[in-house]
Amino acid sequence: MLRKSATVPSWSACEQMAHLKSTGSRPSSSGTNPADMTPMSPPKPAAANTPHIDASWQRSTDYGLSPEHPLHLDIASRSLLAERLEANARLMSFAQPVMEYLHRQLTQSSSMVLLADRDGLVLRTVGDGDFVDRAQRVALAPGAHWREAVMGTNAIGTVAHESRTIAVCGEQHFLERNRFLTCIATPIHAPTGGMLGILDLSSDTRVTLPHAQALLTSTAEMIEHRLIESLDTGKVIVRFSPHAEMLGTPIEGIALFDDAGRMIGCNRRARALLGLTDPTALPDFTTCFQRDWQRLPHLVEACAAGPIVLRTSPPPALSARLQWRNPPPSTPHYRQAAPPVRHKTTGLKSGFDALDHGDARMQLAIRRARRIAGHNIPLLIQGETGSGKELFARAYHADGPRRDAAFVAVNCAAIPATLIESELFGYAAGAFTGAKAKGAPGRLQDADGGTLFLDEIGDMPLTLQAVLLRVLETRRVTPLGSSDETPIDIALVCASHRPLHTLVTEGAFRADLLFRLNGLSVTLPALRERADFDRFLDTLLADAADGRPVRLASAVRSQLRAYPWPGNVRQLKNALRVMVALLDDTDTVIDLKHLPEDLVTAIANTPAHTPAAEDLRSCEQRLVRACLQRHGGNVSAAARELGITRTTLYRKLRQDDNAAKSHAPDEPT
Ligand SMILES: Nc1ncnc2c1ncn2[C@@H]1O[C@H](COP(=O)(O)OP(=O)(O)OP(=O)(O)O)[C@@H](O)[C@H]1O
Repeated sequence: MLRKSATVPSWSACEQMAHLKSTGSRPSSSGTNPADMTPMSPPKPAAANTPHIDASWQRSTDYGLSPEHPLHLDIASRSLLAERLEANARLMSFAQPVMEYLHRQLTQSSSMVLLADRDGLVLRTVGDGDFVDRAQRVALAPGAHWREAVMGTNAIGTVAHESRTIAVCGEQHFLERNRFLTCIATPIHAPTGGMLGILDLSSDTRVTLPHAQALLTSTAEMIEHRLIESLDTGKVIVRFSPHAEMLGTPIEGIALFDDAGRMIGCNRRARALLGLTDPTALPDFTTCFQRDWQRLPHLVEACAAGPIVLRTSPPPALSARLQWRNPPPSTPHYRQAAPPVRHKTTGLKSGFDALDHGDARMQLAIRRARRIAGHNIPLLIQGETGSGKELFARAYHADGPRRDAAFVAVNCAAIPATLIESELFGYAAGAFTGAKAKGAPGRLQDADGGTLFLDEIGDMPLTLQAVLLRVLETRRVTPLGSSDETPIDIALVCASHRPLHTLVTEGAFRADLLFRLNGLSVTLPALRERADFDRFLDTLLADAADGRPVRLASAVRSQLRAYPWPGNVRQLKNALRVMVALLDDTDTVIDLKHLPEDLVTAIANTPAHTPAAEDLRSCEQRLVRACLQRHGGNVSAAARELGITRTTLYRKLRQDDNAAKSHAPDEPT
């Protein structure tokens, strides 16, 4: 367990140091200048230091490093980094949004937030500005290893060793070239107590970042809270706090217990509240709360009326809410991810397989989404209108363990604001004028056991965002006009074509809701960006042709490839359908004349369609042909006039099929 300790340097210690540096006086525990040291007599940091920093300098010396050591970088290969990213996908899916949030809180361009794995390998960085450029020069970037054996004393490496919050300010860095940095790092603990990763905040030593340590540790706590909440094991989850109003927030204690009442995991708040000093201790329910495990059903039931009081030894009294883990004990277990579903009669691909045509970004999105299926992690799909977000959500459901339950899609932009609440959460009898006599369940209840897809979530009114947040935290729905709470169990998938972070900045979207929704975020490529455009086009054409043997003339294909497709797949599908319809019964080739008129106009008005390079090429072809004509087809003379070799001229002619054909007799053997 992490406990604040008097020996853990605080950020204000770093601030003090920055001040001392600027005034020229340097505190030193030893009064020794590191540069004067021989390798056998370990140097000492020339700064206010702590036993941890001293011990780390000793280790750095033992590794054979010296302060003026030239920077020896240990950069992971692309495959190793990809492997580590994959292995830490869950951690990163929770860490990325809060890292961005933390960085925005700092509003300080001379800083960056980093996530490293537990060995000190940097996985992700968030930051901008000049500082990032300088930081990258000392390899504060993804793929770089910051373990002490390579980098000497540094926040990430020293936390990897000490497993506690550590600040390393300027001169406390062992290597001289890292001393422009002031860094603070904190471990991110797994629910079972071990270290999962390291969160680091680095800045220029001249910069003051108020409350940095508090911000950093609460960010780490937020990540840990989400990690434990997303665990899909256990019988009951217990949320507790000395203050009832903190229940459901990231600063509550949270613990999971298995069928026999043994603790499976808990967060650091829970450890502090329960007085667990051993970071790996997993005591049983009765030991934690002095309540008989056999009374669990009564305790859970009692929570329906509001938080109950659980006592710990020693006090304080704790307010608590106990909930059955998903799924509730009576419903069948469906967590094992099943192989992708295939269409039974035609053998056609379905689910994610049907979306994979070879584009690397799409494949990455699919791979990541597959990994979180069945793990109670919300999926956020971003991408332009018509890029296939809903199809992706359906594939996620179809390939996942909930595929036999409902997939319920709600388009938040399509429902009038006044109706969204009753549509989503349902309503009780007589809740409002015009309500059905018996009331009606909402879409969330319809999705119980299955997947709820909230499309255009960015358009949800702010007041409802607060209600949705509460539902997601408590996993209970209160229909409009009722005080009864109904437990729900849904996999949540949201989509937006507008960047939600921007909406948060504009005050149109709640930051805390974004954290909730943004378990794993994937961004689908726009059609014009897809590397698999041709293969995808053929698939869509086969679909549109519905069994007719048709193909695209190459001129049509290149027009389609060059067009930027603002409406993405939806627009392309419609265009193909029209083109197939315009074919005569005997036609099998779609030609330029079959292009829908509006598309022809749009293509003509698209600046991107006539890029300078293309203009240049056709202009060049005209010149070459005219020159060849002037010289009566004599390639050598034409090449001389154009100032190019004959070989180059032939190549240029070959680029234009017609020109190549008309001058074929001149081709050398
Ligand atoms: N990979 C694909 N294969 C076949 N059709 C696709 C594919 N991706 C998208 N489409 C089609 O494109 C159209 C738009 O897809 P979808 O509704 O999933 O996009 P969207 O991003 O959710 O759109 P919007 O932002 O407008 O809600 C649909 O007709 C869908 O069937």
